[in-house]
Amino acid sequence: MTPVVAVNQLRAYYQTQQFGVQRDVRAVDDVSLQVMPNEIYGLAGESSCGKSTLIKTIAGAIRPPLTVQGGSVVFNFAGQSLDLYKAGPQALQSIRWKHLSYVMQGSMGVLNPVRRVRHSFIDFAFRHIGQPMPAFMETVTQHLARVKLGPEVLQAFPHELSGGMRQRLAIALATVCKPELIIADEPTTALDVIVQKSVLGMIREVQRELGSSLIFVTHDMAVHAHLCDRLGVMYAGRLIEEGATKDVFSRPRHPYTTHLIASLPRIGKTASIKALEGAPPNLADPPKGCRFHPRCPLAMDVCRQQVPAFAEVAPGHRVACFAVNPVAVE
Ligand SMILES: Nc1ncnc2c1ncn2[C@@H]1O[C@H](COP(=O)(O)OP(=O)(O)OP(=O)(O)O)[C@@H](O)[C@H]1O
Repeated sequence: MTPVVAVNQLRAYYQTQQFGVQRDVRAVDDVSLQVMPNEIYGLAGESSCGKSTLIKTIAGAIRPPLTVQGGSVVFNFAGQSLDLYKAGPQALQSIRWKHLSYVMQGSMGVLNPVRRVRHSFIDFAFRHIGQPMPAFMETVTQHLARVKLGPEVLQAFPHELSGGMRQRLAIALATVCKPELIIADEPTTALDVIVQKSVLGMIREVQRELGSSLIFVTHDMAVHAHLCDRLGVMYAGRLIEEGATKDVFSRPRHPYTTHLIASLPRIGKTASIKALEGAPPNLADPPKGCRFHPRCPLAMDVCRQQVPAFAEVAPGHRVACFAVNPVAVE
């Protein structure tokens, strides 16, 4: 099966100057992954591990000081194959919203604060949907019903709506053109638990109904367990584990993933959660070898010297850890 997006050996660094010295913050460092049609791919990892940078780079939302240093992102939509960095910004413009949409952190970013909501739908979707205005507005109204919003929101200004309504609007905007790929960065983190649950349920329903693929970023492992078909776990700019969500949760192989899962609160759990010692590394000067070794309970000499290959250890389950697989990156 052809993936909807194939990311190959992607490297994206923030190039910053401090006191005249250039520093490269290696936020995405040699990441490869594929997202298949009709699947929800979750991207997990603690704050600052590079999740947002990775999806910005996949969505082509790159602004200085972020620069792509190498690798490729290839989209396969509607019988076409588009190599994002070879094709250039014009090609990206032509697929945005229609084939690829991106829901950023915080819903206000996408809604124009000084214009009524209907203008946002007209600006983003009218030319892609190709219907005359009354029929287009009917399509939008029917789509809003999917995310449990009435047509009156179209006449409102964003500030007149609640956070949960704005978030559902952001999801409606991202899905109204039925794109093959939706990329969402922490779309529910700012919401209270009840609204979060309903928005997550709606994201899943809309995704299943449209048959789109979704890359869903959050540091919240409970959300991943609930929503995602497959899960990629990042640590310090690299993917360190990937597999079907149920396999990763039932048998995590990387000690970092084991820690993330063990940290989840559970009803009836009485043992206290042991914090992981140390802090994530400075990505301007990451440790040699496996980037997790300074915090790893299983660290061996090889972990301090060599980078573990991100290799398949069971069908569809990839891990970068010498305790699981002795192969190093060449
Ligand atoms: N504009 C910037 N300039 C320099 N470094 C940056 C910039 N933006 C992010 N970084 C660094 O890049 C690394 C990855 O950040 P990123 O936001 O991608 O992580 P994240 O996993 O999405 O975290 P969060 O969940 O907190 O958003 C961090 O070390 C961060 O400090």
